[in-house]
Amino acid sequence: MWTLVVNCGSSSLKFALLDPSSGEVPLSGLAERLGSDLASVRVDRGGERVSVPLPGGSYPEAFGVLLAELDALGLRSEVGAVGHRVVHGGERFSAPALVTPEVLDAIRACVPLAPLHNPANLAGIEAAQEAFPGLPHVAVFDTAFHQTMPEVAYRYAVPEEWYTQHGVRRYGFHGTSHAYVAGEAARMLGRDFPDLNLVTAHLGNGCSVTAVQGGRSVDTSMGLTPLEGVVMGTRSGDVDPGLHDYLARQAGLSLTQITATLNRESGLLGLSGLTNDMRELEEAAARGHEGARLAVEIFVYRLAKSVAGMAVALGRLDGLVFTGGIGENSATVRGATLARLGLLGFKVDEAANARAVRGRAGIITTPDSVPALVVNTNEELMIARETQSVVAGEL
Ligand SMILES: Nc1ncnc2c1ncn2[C@@H]1O[C@H](COP(=O)(O)OP(=O)(O)O)[C@@H](O)[C@H]1O
Ligand SMILES: CC(=O)OP(=O)(O)O
Ligand SMILES: [Mg+2]
Repeated sequence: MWTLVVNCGSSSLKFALLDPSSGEVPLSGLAERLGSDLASVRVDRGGERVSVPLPGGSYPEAFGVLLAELDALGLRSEVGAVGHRVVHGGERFSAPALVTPEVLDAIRACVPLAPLHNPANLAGIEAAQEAFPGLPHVAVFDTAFHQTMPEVAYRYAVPEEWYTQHGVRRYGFHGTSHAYVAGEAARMLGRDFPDLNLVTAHLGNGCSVTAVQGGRSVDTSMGLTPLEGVVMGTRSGDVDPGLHDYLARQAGLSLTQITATLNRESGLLGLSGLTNDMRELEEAAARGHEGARLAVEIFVYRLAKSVAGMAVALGRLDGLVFTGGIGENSATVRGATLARLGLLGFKVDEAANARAVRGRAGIITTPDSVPALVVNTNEELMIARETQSVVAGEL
């Protein structure tokens, strides 16, 4: 059975048609800049790439393009289920769920916790239900994997009522990716999950670090929202919680402006004044751009501190996994991070590190080191598998 996986962002829609057993992907694509004159859909028909302009296009129109592509492949009637990435599931969801009106209400109730992500996820589900009315739709939550965190890791040191009345606690995100790469790493290390303590670093545009004990998340760097933790492409990660009040008084900024700046104009972009793209930053740093050099250095330093902190949650560290666009491709970031983590027993193998780029997963440390590995994440495959399990009534 083919599963369609949908990941809706604020102005984009990523999709992939997969066979969860074989991993085959005959169709995938990315609709970008939806709602603007520049909207377009890039489609990959199993290797053949085309771009379909869609000026002013919305989610339903992007789904129209997807339906036409499925028809062209003769696969529309072969799609058995649709799996949706949903960023925030609050405390309600520790597993994927079949989308029902009640589940939609629960996702809606989490909108205040993820105002940038959940509304887009909801709009995507509604548009997909219209496009595929006869199919089961399954919501797969970024937060679900982290519901195993103990209270010591998920509570903030704030009054209890903030937790009980307003849900102020740490939830964590990117759970689908952390769960997937931890499983792959266990396989690559030839180890069983029950006795394996891993730290997984998902480094894409959003970045987070997770402590995984016996296949379960026991701590993670993101918190109430996907803004907490390490430095990201455009997000600041941790700042002093006194910053909002200070800037509101000092610069006359509103809470909305400060939050938007911390989400969209900070991180690598804010530090470098150049770009949020790690590849471009590495090139600029090599040319002597001071802002780019500093951005990469701070990114690495804060990442290494986060990994070391996660080791506390585990007690013993059996491996560190790098994944996401940066983790899978940047030997510079990996090498510099491991160099800062010598105290945890990491010794980088320079040649292996340089070789491990997209598609070349593997161990990048010396035989006498605690292993660090590069693992290619595959959130779409994981979402397709979970969707299939829900549909089969296994979950
Ligand atoms: N060869 C590379 N070297 C360094 N960074 C890279 C390389 N390829 C991709 N990246 C970085 O990966 C990041 C995007 O990660 P990705 O996981 O694709 O993002 P998203 O979270 O949007 O899925 C960008 O910062 C990009 O520059
Ligand atoms: C939750 C989150 O940070 O997601 P992304 O990395 O896709 O922005
Ligand atoms: Mg990603």
